[in-house]
Amino acid sequence: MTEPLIDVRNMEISFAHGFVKAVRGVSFQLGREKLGIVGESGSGKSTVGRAIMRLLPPTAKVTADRMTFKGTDILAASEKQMMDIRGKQIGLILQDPKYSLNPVMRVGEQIAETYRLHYPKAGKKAAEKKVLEMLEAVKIRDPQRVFRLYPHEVSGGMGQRIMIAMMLIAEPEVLIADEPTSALDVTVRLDVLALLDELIARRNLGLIFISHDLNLIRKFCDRVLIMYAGRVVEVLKASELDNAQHPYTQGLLASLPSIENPPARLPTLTRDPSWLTQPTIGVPS
Ligand SMILES: Nc1ncnc2c1ncn2[C@@H]1O[C@H](COP(=O)(O)OP(=O)(O)OP(=O)(O)O)[C@@H](O)[C@H]1O
Repeated sequence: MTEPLIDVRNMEISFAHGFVKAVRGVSFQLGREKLGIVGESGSGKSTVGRAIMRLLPPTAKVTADRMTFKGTDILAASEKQMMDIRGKQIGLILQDPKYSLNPVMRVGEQIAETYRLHYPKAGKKAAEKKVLEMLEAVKIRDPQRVFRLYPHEVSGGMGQRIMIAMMLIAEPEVLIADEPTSALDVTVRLDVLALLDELIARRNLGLIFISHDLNLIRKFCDRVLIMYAGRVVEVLKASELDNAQHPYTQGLLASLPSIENPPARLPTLTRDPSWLTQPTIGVPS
């Protein structure tokens, strides 16, 4: 088997002053595929994504038997190595571009600055040309005009395309998208997802897609990790979700609203303490 892009084994994360561990015994490998991480609020999805980028605050204590990006030990890497991995090799797309873009800098200049950070030898003109190409690649009409806009002048959907352009311009091999479309309207959301899908396939990237929306993950991803209380309780192909074994996964599926057969009442999920200790379903032992 070829080396995975990301290999995580037995990751544990706790925060100073936290009562319980935020992440417990999480293991997974990412290849050139779309891997969804789904779970309710507080289940630890975002914490896993940030730990891989080593972006957690100093109050977080992260341990793992193995945590590598293309063989590089993320926990042992120097800050200089991490600066190279972050952005250039692993891109992070967050929910709301408003908080990720600098409000007082034109969007084109921000993307160009990102490019030159990763490719310091690139001249100003070459960087601008690359930005315009990238804006076109994310299907922004009239890239010349958009280049000169400030973040407050762009809509949510356009902002997310700009973020995608900014993350892809350094040509990373992995993208971590944390609720990338949650702030968007349904139709814009579908457009942005279709765009992401196309870019990931064309560039043969690995994607970690973090979301609480099982319906979305099911349509968009190849494989799904189901997280509950800091643990991965089940791993399965998205196409096999209907055959999920874990009662939590089954509960999540049963609570999805259906237009065809709307239930009189949505079921409530009964949680079993044994879920906190059982081995992950779907992982060959
Ligand atoms: N900086 C922090 N300091 C202390 N505790 C934290 C911090 N960040 C996360 N946590 C805790 O870690 C646990 C997991 O949080 P995390 O944000 O990863 O969950 P999540 O599944 O991504 O939820 P959401 O969908 O709401 O973002 C929670 O109990 C949370 O309170």
